[in-house]
Amino acid sequence: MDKLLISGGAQLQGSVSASGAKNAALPILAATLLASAPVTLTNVPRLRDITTTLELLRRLGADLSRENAADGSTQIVAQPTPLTNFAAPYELVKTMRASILVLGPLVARYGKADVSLPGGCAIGARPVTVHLDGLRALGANISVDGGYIRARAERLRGTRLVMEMVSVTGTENLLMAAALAQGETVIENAAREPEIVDLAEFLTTLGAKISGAGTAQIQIQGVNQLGGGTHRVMPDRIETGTFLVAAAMTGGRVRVTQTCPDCLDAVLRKLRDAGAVITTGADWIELDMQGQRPRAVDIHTAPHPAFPTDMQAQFCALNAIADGVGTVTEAIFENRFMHVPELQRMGADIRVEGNIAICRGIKQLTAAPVMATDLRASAGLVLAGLVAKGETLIDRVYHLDRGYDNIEAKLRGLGAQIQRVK
Ligand SMILES: CC(=O)N[C@H]1[C@@H](OP(=O)(O)OP(=O)(O)OC[C@H]2O[C@@H](n3ccc(=O)[nH]c3=O)[C@H](O)[C@@H]2O)O[C@H](CO)[C@@H](O)[C@@H]1O
Ligand SMILES: C=C(OP(=O)(O)O)C(=O)O
Repeated sequence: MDKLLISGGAQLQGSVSASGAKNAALPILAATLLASAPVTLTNVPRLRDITTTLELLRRLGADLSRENAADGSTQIVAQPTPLTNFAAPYELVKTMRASILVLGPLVARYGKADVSLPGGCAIGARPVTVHLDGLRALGANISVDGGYIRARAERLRGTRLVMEMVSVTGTENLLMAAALAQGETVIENAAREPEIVDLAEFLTTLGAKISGAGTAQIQIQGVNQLGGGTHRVMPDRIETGTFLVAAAMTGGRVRVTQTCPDCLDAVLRKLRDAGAVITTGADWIELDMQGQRPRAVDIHTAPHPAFPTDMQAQFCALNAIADGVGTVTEAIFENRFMHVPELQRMGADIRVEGNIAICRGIKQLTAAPVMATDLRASAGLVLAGLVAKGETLIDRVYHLDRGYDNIEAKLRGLGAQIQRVK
């Protein structure tokens, strides 16, 4: 099993480009199931979750090819082909919850889907009730049996959907389903993440009629058929934020290119509060920490445009070495502090009380063997390793590979001493 070995202490300097966003590429790949003409996706990141999604779509009978592009991303071409299978099996869904995203497209286009219930994961219970309630309201017949969601429908019918809670993949599933429903659907209390806007733009390229994506109310005028087209996946704002925190923690100066400064308002605000000088252009962000130790910041996670839960572990790592006390409140997932005991093994002074982590910054973490438990917890540990005294060995890096495209090479390009070991 791969591990990462990090020798802490280097101040990060230079420029790194953001990869395409995992959380945009996954729903967009699922949405290729809706297309009746060829689709080309560019700027697709090289991630384990992308490989898993391709495997899932191919098992359904989809015809997908993947090519490496010169910029290190991949390009995926989907040729329209009738599906042969409508089941997402447990063995794939358990490795990637986002497999649930095939549910909406399968029901909308083919009228049937058998998708394994994703169940919980390391960060929380993560039910999918709002996905199922929304599809039922669109006319699908849904039952849950033997761990599988069984959905059947004639043509879905548009309706007004009031989502009981703000769910990102829930909104995406319903948006994809409504695109082929008969008549108008209005999704109220929709999630507003930029990845939903990217999905809506992709669906619009295919011929869908959508307005309001990125707001809490999305209107979809269903069409009979969607075509094809080309779409560039948006940049990964969480990967971008992770590199910026790395720069801030090491006192360095890093420019992240090919990214989206407007997607990161809440994160940039906290980095400025931590003492970073931040400048932005149309598609780049530069953070200059001027050799200073960051100041501790208070974080409260909430749906976009507030502070993203997917950046919470990284800010715990920052607060661990910051000047002062920072309070981190995790309000999205009930169990997303798995990085804390690992950071404590590196000497961090963090106390968890319910959903609040109180981080009292210390000047220097000490390297230790640590265990990655989920994707962003792993990122937090990498950041801690970059500033710890000595050599940090991070086990279970496969979590990181789900969502970071070649993180060690990118960090090495900025001067970090990090390598993958077997
Ligand atoms: C592939 C992808 O895009 N994943 C992101 C997506 O996950 P995902 O879409 O799974 O997260 P949701 O937005 O659905 O979850 C938000 C909260 O709502 C709860 N909930 C959700 C649905 C439901 O039916 N019932 C319910 O109680 C969840 O348990 C969680 O506490 O948004 C999360 C929140 O920004 C991010 O951390 C993930 O990186
Ligand atoms: C929690 C995440 O992803 P997923 O929803 O795919 O588990 C994440 O990207 O941090």
